[in-house]
Amino acid sequence: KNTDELDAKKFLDEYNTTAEVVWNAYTEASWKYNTDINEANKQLEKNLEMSAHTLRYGQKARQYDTTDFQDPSVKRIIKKLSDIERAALSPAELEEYNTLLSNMETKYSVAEVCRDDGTCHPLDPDLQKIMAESRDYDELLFAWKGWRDSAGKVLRQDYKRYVELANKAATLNGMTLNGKSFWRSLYETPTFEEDLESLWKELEPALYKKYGPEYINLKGPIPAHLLGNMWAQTWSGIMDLVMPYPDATQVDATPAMVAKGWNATRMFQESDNFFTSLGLLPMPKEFWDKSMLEKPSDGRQVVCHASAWDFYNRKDFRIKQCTVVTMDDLITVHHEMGHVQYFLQYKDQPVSFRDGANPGFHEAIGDVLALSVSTPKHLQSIGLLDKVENNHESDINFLMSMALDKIAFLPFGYLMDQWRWKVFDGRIPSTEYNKEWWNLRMKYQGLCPPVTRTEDDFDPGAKFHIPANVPYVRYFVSFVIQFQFHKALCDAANHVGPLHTCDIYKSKEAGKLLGDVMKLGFSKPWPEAMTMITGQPKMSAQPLMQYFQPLIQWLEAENNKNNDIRGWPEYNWKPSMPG
Ligand SMILES: CC(=O)N[C@@H](CC(=O)O)C(=O)NC[C@H](CC1(C(=O)N[C@@H](Cc2ccc(O)cc2)C(=O)O)CCCC1)C(=O)O
Ligand SMILES: [Zn+2]
Repeated sequence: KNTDELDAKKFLDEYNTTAEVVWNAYTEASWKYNTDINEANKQLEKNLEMSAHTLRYGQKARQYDTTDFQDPSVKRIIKKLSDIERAALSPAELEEYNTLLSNMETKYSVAEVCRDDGTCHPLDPDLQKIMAESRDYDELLFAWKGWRDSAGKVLRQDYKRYVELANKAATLNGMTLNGKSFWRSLYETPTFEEDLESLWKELEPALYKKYGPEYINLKGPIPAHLLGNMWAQTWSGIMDLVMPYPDATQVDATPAMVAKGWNATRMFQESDNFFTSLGLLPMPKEFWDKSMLEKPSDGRQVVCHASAWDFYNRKDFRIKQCTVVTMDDLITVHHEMGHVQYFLQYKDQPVSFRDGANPGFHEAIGDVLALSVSTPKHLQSIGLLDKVENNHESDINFLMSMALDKIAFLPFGYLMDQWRWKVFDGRIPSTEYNKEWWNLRMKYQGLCPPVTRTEDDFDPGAKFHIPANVPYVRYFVSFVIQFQFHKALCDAANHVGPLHTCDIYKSKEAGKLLGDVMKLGFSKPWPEAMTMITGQPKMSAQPLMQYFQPLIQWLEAENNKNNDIRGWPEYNWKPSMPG
């Protein structure tokens, strides 16, 4: 083994320079395909070039014994390079692997649901709009079942083959995909599970009122198509059904956004303004010139699933988003802008360190700012809410709308990779993909399918991250740590009062805390980054609990008043099936 540290540094300089070129070429090709889906733009060879580069430098990295090296960064990069992931496959298998992934993402992105009269609906914006706005049980079922027939079912065989190849690459790497669950390390908060359930208990009577006993069993699971979202991953779409105090302050800024003629660019400028108000970096001209902020109207097929792109040349950063003018999308705008802010802050790090301290950090940045933007006070200050009251009822309404996104998401954020880890390590054979999916959906979210599911279906495939092979537990982590960051930044901003009323707008102190951590990228272990922001190294759900405390108290009082059962003991109950 080579123990020459100077030689290793030279090797890493060469790696870094070549990686910037190869990754930039791959990213440009991938962008071209994602913003204009057609055979000519597939350019899978750029993918192969990147894998070949990873393989060549990964094998060289493995020749070093870094035990006695002095520079911790050299050790850290050599270690990271040595895991060569999919590049361990044979050229033929690698070709098949990349083709499978490309085909799955394409099938998902072009899928549509057609009515008897021949009109067809894509997921974005049509089916998402139906799922969020319709209150017609059968119309919701049309969109829900139609999407799983058009986007999930058709991916089952591809996914089965993909799993075989992914497993082969993992064993070649001498790795086993660890099923170590993250939930337990966070789950030590005493009242956490009860509070999830008391949120659910609040929802079910409202759904019962709306959809009636034929479809809602107060002691049983909720049909999965009634929660205001195609995957029931966030539930703010049905806020109108569960609003605790309808006469108090409204929380939805969408009507004002539409009335004031906001468009996608305006939404991104608003977000850019918030970031710079904290002393963080503005979007470069390149961003405004080259991003795709709206779904093209020239007939091009695009991957509408929002995403933020680093072109690894320290200059070019873009967002691709089929933005619609809604409050929900204003939040997504901040989420994506959080990724680009991270790209900008660490752009002068070596390529191996141009990543989040951990993937959850990358997902949390934008959402932290969105916690301030979402406050009725901030929305009023940017002209998106007129009447804002500071009273208990308005607080509860606001916290309910936030909980429908942030609390309801946690079990979904957790179960996604529970399913995937079990598929990868063989605990879920392909003959049980769908059965196990619904077991987890029932166990963690208290959901049941509105129509019978079989192993001809492949419902996990109807969720972008499965065919796109994007890990998911990062979002679960983000939804917890973003409240730790919010609490720390609010303290830095000298906020006084309950955590949920905090708005860090214009606080340079808050911005510095965040900016200093983002500059580190992946160069330090994430507990160090966590300590820089919160003063301690651990992840904790305590700030999340503190944020929602007033709602938790209100829900518990409500449930006791209605002496409701927590949970869904009648888990075998099924809604009546149409037809
Ligand atoms: C080149 C590339 O791929 N770049 C990465 C970023 C990077 O790795 O640097 C990237 O852009 N990934 C796309 C992905 C998009 C979104 C997403 O998929 N969100 C999850 C979970 C969730 C749900 C609610 C919520 O409020 C926040 C998150 C879902 O919708 O299920 C869709 C809208 C929001 C974020 C993203 O931005 O994370
Ligand atoms: Zn993200």
